Amino acid sequence: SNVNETAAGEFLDMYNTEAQRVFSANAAVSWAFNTNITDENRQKSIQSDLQTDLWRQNMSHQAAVFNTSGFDPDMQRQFYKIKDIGTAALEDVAKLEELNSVLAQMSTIYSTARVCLTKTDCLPLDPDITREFEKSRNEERLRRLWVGWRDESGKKMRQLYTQFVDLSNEAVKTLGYADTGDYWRSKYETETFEQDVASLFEELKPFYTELHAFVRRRLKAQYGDSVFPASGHIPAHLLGNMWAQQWNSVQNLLMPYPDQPILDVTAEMVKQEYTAERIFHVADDFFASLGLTPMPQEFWNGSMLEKPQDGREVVCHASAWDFYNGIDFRVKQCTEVTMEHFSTAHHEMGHIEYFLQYKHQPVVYRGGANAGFHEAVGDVISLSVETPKHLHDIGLLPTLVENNEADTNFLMAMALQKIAFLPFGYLIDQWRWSVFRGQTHPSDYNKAWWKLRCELQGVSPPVARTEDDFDPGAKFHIPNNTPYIRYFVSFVLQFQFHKALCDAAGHTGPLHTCDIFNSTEAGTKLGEMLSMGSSKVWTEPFQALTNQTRMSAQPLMDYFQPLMTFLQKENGQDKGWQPDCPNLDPIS
Ligand SMILES: CC(=O)N[C@@H](CC(=O)O)C(=O)NC[C@H](CC1(C(=O)N[C@@H](Cc2ccc(O)cc2)C(=O)O)CCCC1)C(=O)O
Ligand SMILES: [Zn+2]
Repeated sequence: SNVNETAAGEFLDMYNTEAQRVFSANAAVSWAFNTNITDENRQKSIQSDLQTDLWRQNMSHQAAVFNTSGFDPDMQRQFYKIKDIGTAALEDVAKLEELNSVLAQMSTIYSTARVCLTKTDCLPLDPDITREFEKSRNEERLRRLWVGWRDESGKKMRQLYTQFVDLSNEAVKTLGYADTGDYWRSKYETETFEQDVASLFEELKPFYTELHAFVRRRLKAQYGDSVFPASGHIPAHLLGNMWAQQWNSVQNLLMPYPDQPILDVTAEMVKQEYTAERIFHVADDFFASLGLTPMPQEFWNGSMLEKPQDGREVVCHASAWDFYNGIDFRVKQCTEVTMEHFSTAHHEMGHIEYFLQYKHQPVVYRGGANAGFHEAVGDVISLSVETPKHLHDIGLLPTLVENNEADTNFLMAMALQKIAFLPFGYLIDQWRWSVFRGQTHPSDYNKAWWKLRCELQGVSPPVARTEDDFDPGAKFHIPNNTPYIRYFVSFVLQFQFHKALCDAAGHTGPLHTCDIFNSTEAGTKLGEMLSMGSSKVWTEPFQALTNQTRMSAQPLMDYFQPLMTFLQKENGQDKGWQPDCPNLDPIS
């Protein structure tokens, strides 16, 4: 009835006005805590999150009064999203406060953890331990840092995480979800989502197996066979990254043709005295070249682009913030002058560009078409930026060599970032979904974690692990409760987007040489998709850009095909690993 619809329209107007006020106030308090970790700021953040959750509960109850069955589809979608409040649905206020407190405590443990190699020499993860993992080739020192980081982070959160799981599951069950994983997957609005990602992973496994075999052989040459278990696993502390999730930091050991120019432009950036600010301006120039929205002045005024040197404890893990007021959009990054941070800056700016493109939407639609879209925007731009041609054009690659060997080296560098990541991107939420649905009990947390790490990723712990440890907690997204399958989805989607944008830009030739810089045709198509936010089911904006209706690994596999041919020839049958973790002596 139109009376009901008129009242509903007024309710939505009120919701939008109020939501911008409540969410921007909460973002400001959360930003203050993340950029200055103190007890006082943590308490303020817990209270602000609690008040925001209670406000969302109240709005959900008011929305539930309306019978939306006769409303137009868009109004129905807005009401659905207003009522879809997740853990904020926990009716018991004391439990809701406990949930927010447990999350804030885990986040603090993770972000303030330090590893003391001597009494006086205690290193934080960023930048010190991360830099050691990138640079050191000392197996024993890497092993000590690997164990020490897990002792200071994950090991201290096991009980808190168990509390979080119970409270989160109790909350989402009041909304009718089976468990927290069921709720998280519902955001993809795809009945077959869990099977879809499983079959994508199966399709991509052979590619990963070939890369794993090549890397293992080269690392054995570097560290000696004795460090490697007979089971075929690669010890996780040797891959240049605390979680062995991407291997581009050890690429100098892994280039198929070592006499070609190095593609890691870190040294050139340092030589040219790059600053954090300049890194972000170079990224901004790319988005502007597509005709997309440049970073507003508020971005430059409000962002934290470097780790503070005033002794403050901050959450150094990079992030992009929408303040939901249409004005404030910020990045917080403890930027170092490295190629990895150059890539991260583009990733974070991709989030900001998405925020800018959909800032006119109703608040409930200010999100990615699905979370994988949000993770893919910046990475799609990086696929153009990181081509040797583009790096040469912006003066970071003095000598541009274009021949088959240089091409193979380039594809290897990209594979160490993109192919290496796939099992890791997939397994984090395989573990979490199994915990949420009760298949993995607290007494088996670490056993289940390493089962996945050994079987799917082919990496093994450098020392024996037990249930005194809680290694999932040593990875940011577990204590910070950020879903992770979004990154696996993004690493597939970004190649579908790249192919569509390269077609729009009129690119001819292999996909891996495409650079969409200055293409306003590509920028217009990307902008049209981004400006829709989450106003439609993701398949609609997806089809508008790619003319496809499903996720497909084909563009990713086409992009890397020349490298796969090279690896298959190199590896022959010398590839693969036994699913079970190797037996290790307890920590010596
Ligand atoms: C307020 C808030 O939290 N906002 C969200 C964004 C939003 O939801 O709007 C946000 O900023 N999340 C932080 C997170 C940071 C990073 C990350 O965690 N990356 C994954 C996996 C990966 C690695 C390489 C890569 O190229 C792409 C992904 C990891 O490092 O394991 C660290 C460096 C890169 C991205 C991010 O930006 O996604
Ligand atoms: Zn991201």
